[in-house]
Amino acid sequence: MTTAIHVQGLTKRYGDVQAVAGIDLEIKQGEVFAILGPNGAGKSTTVEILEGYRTRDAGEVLVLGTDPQKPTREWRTKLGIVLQTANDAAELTVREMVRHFAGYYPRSRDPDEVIAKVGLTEKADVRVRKLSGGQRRRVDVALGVIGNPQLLFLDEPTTGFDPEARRQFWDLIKGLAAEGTTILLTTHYLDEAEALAGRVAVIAKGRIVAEGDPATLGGRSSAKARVSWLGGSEETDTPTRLVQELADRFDGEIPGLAVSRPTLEDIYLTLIEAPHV
Ligand SMILES: Nc1ncnc2c1ncn2[C@@H]1O[C@H](COP(=O)(O)OP(=O)(O)OP(=O)(O)O)[C@@H](O)[C@H]1O
Repeated sequence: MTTAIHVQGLTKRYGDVQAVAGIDLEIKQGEVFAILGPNGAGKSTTVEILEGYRTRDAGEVLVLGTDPQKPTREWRTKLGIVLQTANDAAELTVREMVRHFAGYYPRSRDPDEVIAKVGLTEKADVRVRKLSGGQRRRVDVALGVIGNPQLLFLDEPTTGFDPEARRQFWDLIKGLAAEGTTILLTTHYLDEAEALAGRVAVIAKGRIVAEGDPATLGGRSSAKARVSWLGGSEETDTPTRLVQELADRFDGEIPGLAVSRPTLEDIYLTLIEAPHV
């Protein structure tokens, strides 16, 4: 597979703050990759360097084969960007706005189809400034994908979404990924990273502290399981054996049985609190 994003030894300092302290990333075309990390970890700085909005101090960066500090017009048309800040409270209607942006791209998608994909068909003729915060965020997403990007950057895309809108958004992203769009996502929602990303990186204080499949990150899949039942709870390496023993003890159904492993959130919290961070 071809490389979509190549980063090696990336650093960025603002005065006394070392925002990015040596990051390496290799993201293939077609991957959905999530960057996780606490406030101030360096996620936005990293992503904005990749998008060409900020300069770096040192390191190699290639995005779709181009150095973002030497952008071309053609390169820009291959990127879709959804920033953290919501769009201006525009006087345009949703449809006018999406059509307007479609005009900037050589291979844009059909505006009405994109409006439908973000769940705004019923609001297509409403002025953007009259939409709720979550609905405006959907307009942001529509504008990010209207150009039919090869690589889509999503910076905390579902902040302010209600649970139903978040699920619809996930379906949209899964659909884009299935069509082959490479997606780089930053999020504070670990369930979102888990639902969407094939790989995640956890950044803390400007460094990557863990990287991999969200299902196995930080030894998650081999961690002890907790078996709980009505009247008891135990951590064990052999949950199947314990469940068998309990079944014998209760002579059948075990009341209130639950078997759980650490969630991605449990692992994430251990990673960012670890002493090496
Ligand atoms: N323009 C700037 N000037 C000075 N310092 C900055 C600037 N932008 C970011 N920083 C600092 O760099 C560090 C990393 O910030 P960054 O915005 O990359 O973090 P983040 O991981 O995206 O955080 P969040 O989750 O809050 O969005 C922080 O300490 C921040 O205060």
